[in-house]
Amino acid sequence: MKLNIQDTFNKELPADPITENYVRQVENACFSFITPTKTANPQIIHVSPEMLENLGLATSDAKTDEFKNVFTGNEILPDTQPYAMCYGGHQFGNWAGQLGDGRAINLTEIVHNKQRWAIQLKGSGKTPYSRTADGLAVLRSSIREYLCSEAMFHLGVPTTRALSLALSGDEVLRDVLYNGNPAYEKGAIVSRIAPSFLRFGNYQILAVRNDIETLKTLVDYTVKHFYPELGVPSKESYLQFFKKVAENSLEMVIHWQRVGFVHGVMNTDNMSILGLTIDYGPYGWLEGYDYGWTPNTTDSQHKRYRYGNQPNIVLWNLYQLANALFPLIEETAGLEKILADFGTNFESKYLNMMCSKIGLLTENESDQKLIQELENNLHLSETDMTIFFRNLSRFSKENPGQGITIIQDAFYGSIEQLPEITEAWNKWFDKYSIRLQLEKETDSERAEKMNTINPKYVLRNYMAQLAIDAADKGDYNLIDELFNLLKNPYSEQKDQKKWFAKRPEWARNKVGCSMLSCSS
Ligand SMILES: Nc1ncnc2c1ncn2[C@@H]1O[C@H](COP(=O)(O)OP(=O)(O)OP(=O)(O)O)[C@@H](O)[C@H]1O
Repeated sequence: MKLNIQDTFNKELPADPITENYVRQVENACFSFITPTKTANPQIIHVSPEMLENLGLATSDAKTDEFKNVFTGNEILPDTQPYAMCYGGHQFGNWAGQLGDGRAINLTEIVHNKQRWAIQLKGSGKTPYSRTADGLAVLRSSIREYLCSEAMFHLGVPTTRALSLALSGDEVLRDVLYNGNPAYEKGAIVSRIAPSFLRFGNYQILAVRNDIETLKTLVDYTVKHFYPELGVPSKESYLQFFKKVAENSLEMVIHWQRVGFVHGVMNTDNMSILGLTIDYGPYGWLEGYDYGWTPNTTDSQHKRYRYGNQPNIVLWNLYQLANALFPLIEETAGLEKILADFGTNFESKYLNMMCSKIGLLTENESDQKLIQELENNLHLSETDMTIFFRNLSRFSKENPGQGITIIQDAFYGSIEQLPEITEAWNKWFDKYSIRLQLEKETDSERAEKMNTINPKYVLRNYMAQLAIDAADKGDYNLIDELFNLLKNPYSEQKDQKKWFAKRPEWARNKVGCSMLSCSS
């Protein structure tokens, strides 16, 4: 196995001088060197062929013992020095102090085809940042991260990726969701990959500690490697850096809203500095279109991270990053302008995105109202987001009266006895049909475009749970089936009809299928 190793993070940034592994506050440093904990009986259960290729590895490499050992933390690649990053964060709106990679260990960085990739193991043992926890991950949460991060990539959403999913062979004690009692579960390790795993919290912790020198070093490092177009360090380039991060984060959340992804824990330690979706914990996919929905039981009271609030939270998190970068910029006007622009840019990008979901390619002043009325209707009764938008592509602008029949499959309950809902939909379809007359595309041309924006297959919460239940019994076929299905989320896959269906009723209130907690 040959990887083109080119470490920068642990070579160019200040390291924690202590190398023993015990929990501590780590100051004046960006990371601590740490060796992953060896596991009892590692076993690779799935590998992403696309990520193998991105790293310059062959399929045959993935079958070697070296691969298994390296990507489960049992063997260290020559000339590398694994490390855990130091970061802090606002959790549910409150400053939580030092957090850091408590169960993630960065192995190394590689460059292949001019692309830099950092390789990280999640669940490979305690680090100085583990606080009171065990540094481990269980199979169920690892399957969820592995499948969803690759699925998001194929949906066109900026995201961290995953290379492999492995069992550690160790048992991990968890306060299990199923019955509330602690129980042993199978331990697992995901190797995940991104150009960088830097988060807002990496900068925040340095600013809070008033360690401006290290903060500057870290920002300079980030710009040099990930935003090189911004040029040499200056107050202006730092401001431009913040602008880029704001733009990338906006882009990311617009995609989330487009596909119906609800992150669940948008704390500032889960906000990537590159605008990538990071930390697939208690995330979920919208089934019924509902601004108020969150999958995270830990957040069920305030619903801070509900679907409809995700864009506001990205902005809130950007305010925290602006505070952290302020000591390097020392003037508020520029930062405030970028934050204000986020709001305006969001409005227009969101409208564009929603218009493209319903096949409107030109702009018209009536569009905002049309979209608003559509969203109101979607909230009238439980309406499956994925099925609704996918089926809408079958709408004919000459036949508005058929609209309701086309979207029928998306309703969870019957609306036959609810004439006011039928009427609201009929009215909307009439307006939609009139609006479509202004577009030059034929029905089939519009359908083709809509089907590249509205996915047919997403990782519904119950689908991941079925794969988890089977894997728990040692059957990994469903992981493979879903992994392959979700590689082509926009294509019709004739033999996969069963995955284009509403959530089955048994899954409505089943733990894991609709609700998850942070502590997985
Ligand atoms: N089992 C664990 N052992 C040690 N630290 C943990 C564990 N679970 C979570 N943490 C730490 O708690 C903090 C917040 O947890 P969160 O659930 O957001 O992260 P995570 O899922 O572990 O990781 P990541 O954000 O890297 O995907 C992080 O600092 C994380 O490293």
